[in-house]
Parts: sequence; C-alpha cells; structure tokens
Amino acid sequence: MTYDIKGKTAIVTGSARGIGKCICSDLLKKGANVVVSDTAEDVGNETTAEFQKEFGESRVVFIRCNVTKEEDLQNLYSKAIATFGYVDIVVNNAGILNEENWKLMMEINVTGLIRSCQLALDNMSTKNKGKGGVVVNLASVAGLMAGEGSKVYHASKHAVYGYTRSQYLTQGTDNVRFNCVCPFLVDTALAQDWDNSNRTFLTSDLIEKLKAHMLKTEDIAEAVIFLIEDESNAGKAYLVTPFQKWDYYEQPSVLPF
Ligand SMILES: NC(=O)C1=CN([C@@H]2O[C@H](COP(=O)(O)OP(=O)(O)OC[C@H]3O[C@@H](n4cnc5c(N)ncnc54)[C@H](O)[C@@H]3O)[C@@H](O)[C@H]2O)C=CC1
Ligand SMILES: CCCCC/C=C\C=C\C(=O)C/C=C\C/C=C\CCCC(=O)O
Repeated sequence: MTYDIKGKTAIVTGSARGIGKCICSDLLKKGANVVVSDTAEDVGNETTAEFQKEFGESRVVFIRCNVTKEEDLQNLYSKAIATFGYVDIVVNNAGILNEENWKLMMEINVTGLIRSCQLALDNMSTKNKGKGGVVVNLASVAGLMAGEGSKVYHASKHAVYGYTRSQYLTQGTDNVRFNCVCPFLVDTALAQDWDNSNRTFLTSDLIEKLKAHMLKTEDIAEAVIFLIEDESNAGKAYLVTPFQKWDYYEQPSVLPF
C-alpha cells in the first residue's frame, strides 16, 4: 500500500544542510508542505528561501529548533501545527558525530530524537485524537555493526534502531508508523570532518577504498521517501549501502515463537 505524500505536512529536524536538506527538497517535489528546522539559523533561512523560490512561499517555513531543548521541540510542533494545521510526517534527521563531546552526541542523536518521537505521538496518535502519521528516523549502518573509533556514535545509532523497532509493537493502537534508515557513508560535512586516524581495524588503505564508495544525499532522500510511501513494513530498518541492493534489514528473532 502506498501512502500519499501530496498535501501532507512534514517536519525534518537538522535540515538546513546535508541529508536533511535533500529530504526536504524531495518532500516538496512530492507535494508536501515542509518545516525546515535546525540550530543553524542563517543556513536554515537561506535553505528555506531557496525552497520558497522554487516551490512557493506558502509551502515552506523555517523554525529554529535545537533538539536537545524541550521548549524548542515543543515550539517546533506547535508552530508547525499553527502554520499548516497538522503534522503528518516527521523525519528525525538531526545528528552529530563527535566522540569527544559524547554526552552532547547522545543528547542529540538519542534523547532529542526520542523526545521528538514522543511529541509526534502526542500530536499524531489516534489515541490522542490525532489522524495518525509517519515517522522516519535517521539511524546508520553504525546502528547495525561495531565501530572502532566511534564507539559512542555506534551506540547512539543502535539506540535509534532499537527504539524505532520497538514502536512497531504499539503501532496498532497509535496508527503512527515508525521506520528507520541505515545508510552507509554519505558525502556530507559530517563524514568529511570525521577524524579517522590511528585505526588498527580500518587501515588508511581501507578507509580510502570505502570513501570511494560514498553515497549521495539524494540516495538517502530517495530511501526516506520510499519508507514514507511504503505502508507495509512498519517498524523495520532499511539498509542503504553502495554494496548491495537496498532492502529492509531482517533481524533474526531471539524468541522461540
Ligand atoms: N553522513 C553520513 O555518512 C551519515 C549520516 N547519517 C546520519 O544522517 C543524519 C544527517 O547527517 P548529515 O546530513 O550527514 O550531517 P550534517 O552535519 O551535514 O547535517 C546535520 C545537520 O544537523 C544540524 N544539527 C546539529 N545539531 C543539532 C541540534 N542539536 N538540533 C537540531 N539540529 C542540529 C546541523 O546544524 C546540520 O544542519 C545524522 O543523524 C547522521 O548521523 C547516517 C549515516 C551516514
Ligand atoms: C570509511 C570512513 C568512515 C567515515 C565515517 C564517517 C561518518 C560515518 C557516518 C555513519 O553514520 C556511518 C557510516 C559508515 C560506517 C563505515 C565505517 C565505520 C567505521 C567506524 C569506525 O571504525 O570508527
């Protein structure tokens, strides 16, 4: 079954640049109204102005939001609803890779994302008189594998994966569908700025080989649109790598039934 994006309203966190920006662009092309949201106000306003020029002023707004701040997140949802009437789609994309400031990384990648999901449920769940909706979370292949130099980043993405899958168990009563996307390396500032020196497992030769296979932001936007439209695979992670056909990641059950 295919979910129709046209005429829906979407919030994308951390969308001033990079993957989030590209997701906004594809949502606009599909006919959604879009809330661009980020801590970076200048870049966010530039991105929004660019989109308004291309897609019409009334279809895009910028709302500043630091996902680590409760009041910012509440303001994001209430302003989005005040502007467009309802929120149907949320893409929790904001994320950093910073092992030195690992507590902040956990606040952004995990706590902020979970709080946004809770607000999405507060506003969209049919249990709360909402109309239902779709949430796509940005995990990573780092959420499915070990990492030598970025152990906390990997832990944060495992958390996104586990939280997203767990939402499936209550989807029947909330009518809010959760999925996450698990991309391999994508050519953005986050990946370019990563310090990958002093590795034993990932030698510099191997890193160069992997870097030659970076995905493009357009690939991840395409995968996110696919997940929003696919109503039949709630709760699943979607693996996007340049090495195999993109597909849902099937995790074996540990229960005996
Ligand atoms: N680039 C890559 O190789 C991969 C990235 N990802 C994930 O994709 C997501 C987007 O990453 P990229 O576009 O690559 O990074 P990016 O660094 O290009 O963009 C991230 C955006 O998030 C914003 N941001 C940072 N802290 C924030 C906060 N506290 N509140 C709101 N916004 C905040 C930044 O200002 C920036 O605009 C992240 O969750 C990342 O972990 C997943 C797999 C691979
Ligand atoms: C090959 C260079 C890896 C650079 C990693 C930069 C950004 C990664 C973002 C992700 O979300 C993960 C994407 C791909 C993971 C590939 C290798 C991870 C190994 C990490 C480690 O050992 O520290």
